Amino acid sequence: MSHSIFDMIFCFFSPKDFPKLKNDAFLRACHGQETNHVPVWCMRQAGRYLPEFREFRAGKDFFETCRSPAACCELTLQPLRRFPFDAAIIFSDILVIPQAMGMDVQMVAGKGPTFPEPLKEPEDLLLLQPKVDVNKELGYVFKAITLTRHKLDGKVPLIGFTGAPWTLMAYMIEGGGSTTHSKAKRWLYRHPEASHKLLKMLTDVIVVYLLGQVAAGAQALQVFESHAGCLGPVEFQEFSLPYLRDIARKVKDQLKESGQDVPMIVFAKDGHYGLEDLSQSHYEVVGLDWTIDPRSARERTGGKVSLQGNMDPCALYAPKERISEIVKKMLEGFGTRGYIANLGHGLYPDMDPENDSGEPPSDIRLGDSREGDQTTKWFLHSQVAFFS
Ligand SMILES: Cc1c2[nH]c(c1CCC(=O)O)Cc1[nH]c(c(CCC(=O)O)c1C)Cc1[nH]c(c(CCC(=O)O)c1C)Cc1[nH]c(c(C)c1CCC(=O)O)C2
Repeated sequence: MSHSIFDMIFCFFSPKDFPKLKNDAFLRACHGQETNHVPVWCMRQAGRYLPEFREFRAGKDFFETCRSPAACCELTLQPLRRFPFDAAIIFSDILVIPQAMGMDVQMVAGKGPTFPEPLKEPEDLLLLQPKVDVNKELGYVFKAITLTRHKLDGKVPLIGFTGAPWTLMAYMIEGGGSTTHSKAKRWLYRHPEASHKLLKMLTDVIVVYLLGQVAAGAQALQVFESHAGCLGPVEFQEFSLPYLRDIARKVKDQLKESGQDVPMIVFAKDGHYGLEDLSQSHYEVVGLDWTIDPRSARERTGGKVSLQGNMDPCALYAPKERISEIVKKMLEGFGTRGYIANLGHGLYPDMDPENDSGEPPSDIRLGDSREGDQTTKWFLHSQVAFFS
């Protein structure tokens, strides 16, 4: 047979004639426009804290799952069947890019992502694909996005994403997770030229990859600089920020030519020293981790961007009343305009979604005297209290 079942599905679910969007609160908040409720989604909302996720993933290889558009679609939709999130994020992984560049990456149970042959010295850059055919290597992600956008039926917008160059570089050199990132940082200090070469190679692939995601149906894009925190301000200025800026500018320039407007979110975890710069780096939204106070984040970004975040995921272990207080404070600090409620990083696998304590109110409107309360309750009951 010359066509796979997914080619056939893709013929049927082509990236056009998408269902009309019914809930645009997330997209409006990205653009700083007024909304009738504070939109919310959670990083890692499709993940192991959901029993249905664990059941679906059982016995399947992680990256095989990523390569199956039907599986990615199912996993993306799972959290939305439980909670009224205002956005979906495509199930995939940031490490599909190093794979597309020719590296072997495996997900090892109990250990996380593992590169059997990480980059060791600058000569190893020659082992990477110099010209990546993104459509060929990552077409499965585009198919997953198109299928999921159709299956979402316009319920909420679909977010596409990528790892940022420095974060991907760090994985490619460390060969997996690390607390110090000392092997990757050694490159920055000892091999700055090779580091820039690698960061540029990654940037080129990322730009094409993000544009492909939009062409396939992604309605917003998040760039994860998850390892910003191990850089100091000087290294961030040199090895992270220029590439983050380049990505946003190049993607936006291309999209403008085709008359498209897709909001972009930059999330540089623990990169508070770069907040002012991040707010002027062509992204509509800056995502924040919990180590930043909402009010000072607003002041430092000067109303130039929308903000997303930033509850400590561990706050979900607190008793319900405490969570309610935390959420309320967070909303007061950020204000309700140009704000997307989220955690400051992903949900952890041991967070319990079963601990449900009631139905969320169906219609939350802001603007009256109880707005803080109502929104708190909504966030609390619909997403947060489940885990307390
Ligand atoms: C650093 C990073 C990775 N992957 C990603 C990042 C950036 C975000 C962040 O900072 O966390 C991005 C990512 N990975 C996944 C998503 C899915 C979408 C969502 O947020 O719902 C997203 C946005 C699925 C996943 N990616 C992964 C899982 C869990 C593994 C599984 O399902 O078996 C999920 C749901 C695996 C993964 N992939 C990665 C790690 C560190 C792990 C965890 C390994 C472990 O704890 O065993 C690399």
